[in-house]
Amino acid sequence: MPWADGVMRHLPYFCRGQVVRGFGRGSKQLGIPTANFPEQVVDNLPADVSTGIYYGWASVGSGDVHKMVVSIGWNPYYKNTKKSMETHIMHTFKEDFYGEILNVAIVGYLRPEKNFDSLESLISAIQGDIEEAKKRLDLPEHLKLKEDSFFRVPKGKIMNGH
Ligand SMILES: Cc1cc2nc3c(=O)[nH]c(=O)nc-3n(C[C@H](O)[C@H](O)[C@H](O)COP(=O)(O)O)c2cc1C
Ligand SMILES: Nc1ncnc2c1ncn2[C@@H]1O[C@H](COP(=O)(O)OP(=O)(O)O)[C@@H](O)[C@H]1O
Ligand SMILES: [Mg+2]
Repeated sequence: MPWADGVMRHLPYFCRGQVVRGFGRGSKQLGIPTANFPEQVVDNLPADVSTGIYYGWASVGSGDVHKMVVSIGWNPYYKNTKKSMETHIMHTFKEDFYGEILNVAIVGYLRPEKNFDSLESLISAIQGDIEEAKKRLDLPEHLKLKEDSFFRVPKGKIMNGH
């Protein structure tokens, strides 16, 4: 598969950025909130990291590291005109964290982005991604990245970029 070379060469891929507002659809329409990165972070992705759905680890500020799924692309179901990178963290947070720094380690690829003929089928695809990601992240090769020094962000220190 030609995409596999391009994608795998860059994994794990580490990045951080401030959480910005998206279209507000994640929580409201899908029941699955996604923390969106600014355009600049999306533009800095290596050119041959293809659009699609990935999984990995994420933390907010200097908080705990949790499992995550991330969608990179144009959300064909919503026909976005700008490429976005959105992370759903498998953790229940007490409140929103807009403006905070999200740290992300992408460790594996799940599937390409797809269009769906109903909101229900988009939601069940995302729920399937979440279950698959949870399983794969329990593999020892992935678990070790949870402890990566990338996530040891000093408390109180604002970090941006790489
Ligand atoms: C794991 C995951 C998989 C996704 N897969 C698709 C997809 O295949 N097609 C699509 O159009 N959008 C997909 N999305 C993106 C959602 O449409 C998007 O998160 C939603 O529109 C929320 O956007 P917002 O942050 O602007 O509110 C996916 C999102 C996640 C978290
Ligand atoms: N588990 C979670 N994963 C991702 N974001 C979360 C989570 N819990 C709360 N949030 C908050 O919800 C926001 C995303 O909700 P969403 O409906 O996708 O709005 P937006 O379109 O502004 O991205 C995030 O920016 C974050 O502040
Ligand atoms: Mg979002």
